[in-house]
This record gives sequence, structure tokens and C-alpha cells, in this order.
Amino acid sequence: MIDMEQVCYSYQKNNPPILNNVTLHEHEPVIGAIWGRNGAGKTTLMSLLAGHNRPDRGTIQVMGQNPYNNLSAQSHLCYIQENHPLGKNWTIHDLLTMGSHFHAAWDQQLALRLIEAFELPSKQKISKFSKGMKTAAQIMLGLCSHASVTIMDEPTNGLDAEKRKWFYEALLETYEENPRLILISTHHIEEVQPLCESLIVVNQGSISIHQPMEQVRERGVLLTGLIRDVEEATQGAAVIESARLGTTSKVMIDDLYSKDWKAKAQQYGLSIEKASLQQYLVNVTRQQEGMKV
Ligand SMILES: Nc1ncnc2c1ncn2[C@@H]1O[C@H](COP(=O)(O)OP(=O)(O)OP(=O)(O)O)[C@@H](O)[C@H]1O
Repeated sequence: MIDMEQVCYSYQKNNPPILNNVTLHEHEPVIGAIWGRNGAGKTTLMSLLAGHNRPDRGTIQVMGQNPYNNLSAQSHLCYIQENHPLGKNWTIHDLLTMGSHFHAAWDQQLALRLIEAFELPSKQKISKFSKGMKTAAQIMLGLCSHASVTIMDEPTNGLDAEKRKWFYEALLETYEENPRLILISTHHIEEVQPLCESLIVVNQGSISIHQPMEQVRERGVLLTGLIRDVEEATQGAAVIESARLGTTSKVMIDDLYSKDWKAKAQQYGLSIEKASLQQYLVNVTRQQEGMKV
């Protein structure tokens, strides 16, 4: 469904590339999370996939076609930017008209349900909406497009907890009804991870992890205990974070949270817990950047 091969991109000529030899393939319908620290290159990656920019090197295909300047490829795509450009005087009614005009598989029923659930006023200009209401309108556009490849940049920004829950429910419902490729960039990985089958981590302009979510979410072992016991128990292990307080040490290991680690923790008298996915990804990307742990 998407193929990026050795893609390089910089915003200004002769500047170091923002994306560096990025290769990314997704050939099955899936909900995928795109995670990365600020400035990692997530939005740049998504805008290239959506055909908003042209790569300096490498190739991009969406549903078998180059998306850049290509109306035929665009008909398979819906890219919702963080502050999606909408007409200054547009109302929700105009958005519905635009959505059904541009997207052949537009889901009007879902659109009307979301408008009601998010309490979006039909006559008010969207430019006068609150941030959360604007976000809800964008979400409506992205989910109801039913585009084969739907890409949403930080779709929950500005939504309160209840509305984020509604978004996640609608996302799952519409995906189950019509499986397609839906990529969501997010900083709220803990919330989004139960919905996602795939995880793409962007780090310093490269893709450092692209794996099934179920494999990554099981990684990250936190051990706490006396410094000497922790050191002995973790000899040869991949320590990606370590902190000391007095005689106590706390470390994170880049490994599966497994029975073996639980047994080892018991043997050395250490306390053990599963690291959160967010903590784990922060440490893994830090280490990849060669920063001190
Ligand atoms: N229009 C632009 N012109 C020049 N540089 C840009 C432009 N947009 C982004 N950049 C630079 O490209 C790099 C990657 O930015 P990008 O927005 O892709 O990151 P991101 O991972 O989406 O970050 P965030 O999580 O903060 O939104 C940053 O160094 C940023 O300063």
C-alpha cells in the first residue's frame, strides 16, 4: 500500500537531510502508530508520503503510484495535517460536501454520527471553533474519507479525554468495517498502542523501529535493588537506562519482560516491573542517538 525506498529529503538545498535513506513498506491494511521525539521527522515523512513534497532522492509509491503532483494517486489518499488547512468561511456542512466530493468511499453516516457525538455546530464557521472542535472536524474528515491510505498527524491534539476515547472507538469501528492503512502520528503512545498493530519509530530522520506493536510493547524490563545485586543480575544485558540513589540502583533492560527475568529478579532479591512503552521508546531512541544512559 505504501513503498518508500531510500528516500532522502531536505527543506533547503545543500542543508543536511531531514530524512536520510528512509525505507518503509506497508503492504497490508493496518492501523499503525508513528512515534518519535520532537523534530525527529514524522511530519516530514508523512508529507512526503502524502505527495506534498518531492523527495530529493529515492522513490515513493502509494497504491502503486508516485503521490507527488498526481491526482490519480491522491484519490487513494487522505492526509490530515495537524492544523489542516480548511477554507476560512467553511462550515461543517461545507466539510461534508468537500469530503464526499473528494473521497469516493465517503462515509456520510459515520460523519453525521461524529458531528453529533463531538457536538459540532453545523452553522458556525470552523475557523471560529475551539481547538478541540477543529480537531474533531479534522478527525471526521480523516475517518470518513475511507481512503485506502489515511494519514493523520497528531489527530488527538486538543481533544479532552472523553473525546479521545470516542475517536479511538470510531477509529476501531470504521477500520473493522473497512480495513485500510491508517497511520497515526502520536506522542500519546500509551493511549494509542492498544489500537495499533504496527509501530514505526522515527529517530533523527531515520526509521529505527518498524515492527508489530505486540513485539515492541512486551519489551523493557525495570529492575531495582542493591547496586551490587543489580550489576550481577544484569551482566551482559542491554542496559538502556540506569540511575543510582544511595546504595540502590534502578536499571532498564532492552529485552522481553519474561519469566526468565522474573526468576532472575527473585534470585537476586530485586524488584521487577514492566517499563511503559513510552519510557522504553524514549530510552531506546536516546541510546540509538548515542547519548549517555
Ligand atoms: N518547512 C520547514 N522548513 C525547514 N525546516 C523544517 C520545516 N519543517 C520542518 N523542518 C525541520 O525538519 C525537522 C523535522 O521536523 P518534523 O516536523 O518533520 O518533525 P516531527 O517529528 O514531526 O516533530 P514534532 O513531534 O515536534 O511535531 C526539524 O528539524 C524541523 O525544524
